[in-house]
Amino acid sequence: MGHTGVWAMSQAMSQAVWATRARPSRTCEPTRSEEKLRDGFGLDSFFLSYGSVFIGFSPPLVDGTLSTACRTYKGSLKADPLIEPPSMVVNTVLSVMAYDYPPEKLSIYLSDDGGSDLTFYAMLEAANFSKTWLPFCKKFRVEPTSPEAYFRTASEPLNDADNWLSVKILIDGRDSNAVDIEGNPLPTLVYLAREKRPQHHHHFKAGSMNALIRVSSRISNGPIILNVDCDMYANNSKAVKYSLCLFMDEKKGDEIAYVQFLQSFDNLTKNEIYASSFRVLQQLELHGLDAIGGPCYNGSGCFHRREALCGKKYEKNYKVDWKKVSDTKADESASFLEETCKVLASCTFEHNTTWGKEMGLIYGFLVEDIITGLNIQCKGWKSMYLSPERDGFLGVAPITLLQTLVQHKRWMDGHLQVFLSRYCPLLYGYKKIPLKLRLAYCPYNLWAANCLATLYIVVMPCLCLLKGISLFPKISSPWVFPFAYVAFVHRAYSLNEFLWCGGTFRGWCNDQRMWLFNRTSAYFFALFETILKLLGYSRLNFVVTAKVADKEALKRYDGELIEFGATSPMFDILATLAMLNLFGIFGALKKVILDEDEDLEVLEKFGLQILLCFVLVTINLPVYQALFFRNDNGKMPSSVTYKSIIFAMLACTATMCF
Ligand SMILES: O=c1ccn([C@@H]2O[C@H](COP(=O)(O)OP(=O)(O)O[C@H]3O[C@H](CO)[C@@H](O)[C@H](O)[C@H]3O)[C@@H](O)[C@H]2O)c(=O)[nH]1
Ligand SMILES: [Mn+2]
Repeated sequence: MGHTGVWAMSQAMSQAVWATRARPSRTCEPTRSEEKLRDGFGLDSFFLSYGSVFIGFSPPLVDGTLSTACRTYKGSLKADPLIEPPSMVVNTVLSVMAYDYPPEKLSIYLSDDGGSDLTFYAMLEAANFSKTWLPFCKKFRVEPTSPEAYFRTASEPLNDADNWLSVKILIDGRDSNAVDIEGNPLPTLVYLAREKRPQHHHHFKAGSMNALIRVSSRISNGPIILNVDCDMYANNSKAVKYSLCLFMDEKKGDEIAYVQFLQSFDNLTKNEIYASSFRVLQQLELHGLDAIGGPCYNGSGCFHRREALCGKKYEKNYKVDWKKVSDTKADESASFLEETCKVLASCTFEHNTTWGKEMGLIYGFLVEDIITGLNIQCKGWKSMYLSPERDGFLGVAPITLLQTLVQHKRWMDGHLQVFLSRYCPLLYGYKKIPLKLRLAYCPYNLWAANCLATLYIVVMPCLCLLKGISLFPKISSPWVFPFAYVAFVHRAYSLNEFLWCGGTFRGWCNDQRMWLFNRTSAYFFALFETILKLLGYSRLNFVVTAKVADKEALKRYDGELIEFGATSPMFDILATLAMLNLFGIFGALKKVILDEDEDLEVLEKFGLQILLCFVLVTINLPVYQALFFRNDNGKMPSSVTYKSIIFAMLACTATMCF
């Protein structure tokens, strides 16, 4: 069997393993009666935003990372100059403030990693607005509790002024005046913009999470921490109680370090043009992980046990007395707390400490969530996966192809980096987590490496077809059967799985296209960059996923038209490969038509190769459309068109000559 077969087979097998592991989704009926939870105990929720800084202005606190992000996304930011708009952050915060949970036990922290005054004032507004919003939610049992999602109306622009603060307790839950218009207490609300300086690495999201862990421990010290990214909002106000039921479970609760919720997105189109729902991964594979030790930590929509997140090892007889932990709020004045917290959020605080190594989220990886989750599991803790009927959290999936590819590149870069580091699950997890779980991490870790096999399959059969080298058995040979079987069964399996998880047939086709696009461009660059990093030629760079696009692009997104519209080396690759396979088909046609007497012989010899080229061309149809037939701003830039034609011709000529 050729490379193709072996590779397809291994893929099919890994999926089959998943299927046997998977079990029906856990229903979320609380395992313990809700009454016991009525009083609740302290709960801290963290929000992360990278700030909303106008491009063009250069605020002193923004460092290279953000400007890189802005540059990368310039193409899609023509109309709206913000990548994480404050209105989005505010909605996320409000959605959680309105949880169906005793507000006096709830503390909410926002990390503003852009250090932007705009976000700060937006938070002030949010604090004010919450006084009316919370009673409203309660009275009318509003769901979702994010005002934006609830009303779907635009928010008012905010005046900006120049006043920057690092830690500010906007609502002090201990204050008896902090009440809504009906006199009910409000949750504590804290704004944090940690200190950042060019000489000190800020460690991206992991750094801001760790700053939040410290600051919150000083103010409210909730034993459970909820982490939500600013591009998600709470969609099920029972989520806190659901997860607490797991943590407080009398038998198994004490060994759980984190409860990860399934992540859903509220801006997906019917057929998920960029395959961003991760349907099968979330509905099948993560449940599979749940059965063999626990799901990975996915960065958002996750409840953590503070102690475990802070590096505590699980000990056999570890038992939490929930009554004791419930009331540990500081009794100093708010302004005093603000002052003392500034030290905790300063950029030098972590020097000579184990923060980022043994405590808090782990530094040095682009998938800080995965590595932190793995590390926690390796300390003896279990994790749990929850997918309630009503989604716990809803987020924003990328709306352009480039945003999607850039996000995938970061993830896969991070994953491969984990595999090649001392944290490689196979070795690091030895004797700490089950072999099954160690193996289960590997397919994700090695996704980037998968690009080589994919590139081979896209380039070689086509070039060999042009050159007249036959790679597969003749059509009439019985050896065609294993190829056909593997290819067919593997795809049929994948389709079935996709439909089973609630997808549409066209959604599956789009998924297949994105599979190809990601593996030939994003994963290839991820592999390349990981190697450069290993050799010391490249530095870690967290490119924040842009969360907005201009109106026109949004319209095209809703119409499920793929958005190219920018120059990127990734598009050069995609277009070149598409052209190459088109040439392959032309070459094959020429052979069949011109060599009249031989035509059957050509089909006999190259049948499978021609078929493969044909499938690739079909998958790439939207690329040809974007290269040659579209007029909107989302079409492929003409420079990419020229480049792809030239590169593909060069490749063909070179093959013919040598
Ligand atoms: O220096 C930084 C960079 C990012 N963020 C925040 O981190 C979150 C995630 O960033 P985003 O650009 O939205 O990344 P995604 O691609 O959506 O992130 C997914 O993958 C990341 C790991 O690559 C995880 O950290 C995320 O939780 C997970 O949602 C956002 O709230 C950002 O505001 C910071 O606070 N500081
Ligand atoms: Mn995100």
